[in-house]
Amino acid sequence: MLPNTTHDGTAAVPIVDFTAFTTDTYHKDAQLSAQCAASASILAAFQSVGFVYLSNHGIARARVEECFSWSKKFFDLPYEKKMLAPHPPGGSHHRGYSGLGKEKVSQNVFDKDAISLLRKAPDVKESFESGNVNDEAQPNIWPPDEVLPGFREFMQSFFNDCAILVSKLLTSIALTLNLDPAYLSRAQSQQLYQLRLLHYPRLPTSVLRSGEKGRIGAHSDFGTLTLLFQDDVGGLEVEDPNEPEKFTAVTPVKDTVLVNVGDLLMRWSNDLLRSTVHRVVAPPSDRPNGDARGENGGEDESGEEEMTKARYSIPFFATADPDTVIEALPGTWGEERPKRYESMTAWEYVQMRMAALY
Ligand SMILES: O=C(O)CCC(=O)C(=O)O
Ligand SMILES: [Fe+2]
Repeated sequence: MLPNTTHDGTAAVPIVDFTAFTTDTYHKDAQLSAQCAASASILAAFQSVGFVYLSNHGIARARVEECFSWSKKFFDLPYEKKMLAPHPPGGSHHRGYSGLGKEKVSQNVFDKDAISLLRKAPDVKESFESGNVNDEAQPNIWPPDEVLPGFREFMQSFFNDCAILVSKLLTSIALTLNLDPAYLSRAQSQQLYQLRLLHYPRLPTSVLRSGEKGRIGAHSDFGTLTLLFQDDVGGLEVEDPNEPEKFTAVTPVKDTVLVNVGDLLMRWSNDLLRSTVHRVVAPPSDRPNGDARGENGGEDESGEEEMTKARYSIPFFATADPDTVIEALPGTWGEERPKRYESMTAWEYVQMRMAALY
């Protein structure tokens, strides 16, 4: 059964126009009813596939493009420069740069050693993470200003653009659940969010197609909502919620942001909203005669190793304030739908998840 899959095998992630939340009109009643209609479509998407594309999301195309261009500038820096903002070891302080571990790879030079290193890497990617300037538990780690002047300021302001969009999305969800419109955004008022720049370098297609390694392994997101800006390379796939391990492509749609539900919101909504497993693999082959599975031994007609384009993406992870009590939201439980989880604070939830990881 594939209710979330279209005839061509791509996941049926609906596109919802978010104008009613991003453009004010004088006709308040009309605006509210447009908001309710958009919210109902978003909720339906979150209940089925767990993902939605938003158009007219309020972050100007130029801002998103500028963020991608900063990301490219950052990842183009020599490895030693990127390592001036190193991600701390361990899994509790998610800030700064995490690399592939070898300059050669980040510069896209492939010799036998580099390829064997890629094969050993869990995911073939590098990342830079930043967060709220007021987050004392996870202070930001920036490269020195002279390394990339303007980078820090831009990332901080883009963080705010994303936080504003998250807040509107929370209002939208609260509206359809018949909660006070500020119910969810109040519970995330500290905005302890995370902005991540991701670069999956260009690499031999055989490394990805062998299935041995991916760009990012199958996972679900931890928090409440994730915004995801992606370039046009493709490769993102979501798992069919009704058929484990069946993945379908989520093709990039220009000028939209992809939004998905994370595990914490799934729990908070008593499983009404779905946090869907997703991953990034080799994009569908753009070759007309398609040796997508590497039937030519991963070489093209000229005998050159086939290469997969670099991918850049920008996820933004939102979560609830640490002291928020996560228990089934009003309206998501009742006699016929009992509470599925014990209540705990968002902080306790994170501790529980971390304990399971280590
Ligand atoms: O690169 C992507 O498109 C996906 C990233 C992702 O799923 C994540 O960072 O959690
Ligand atoms: Fe993810």
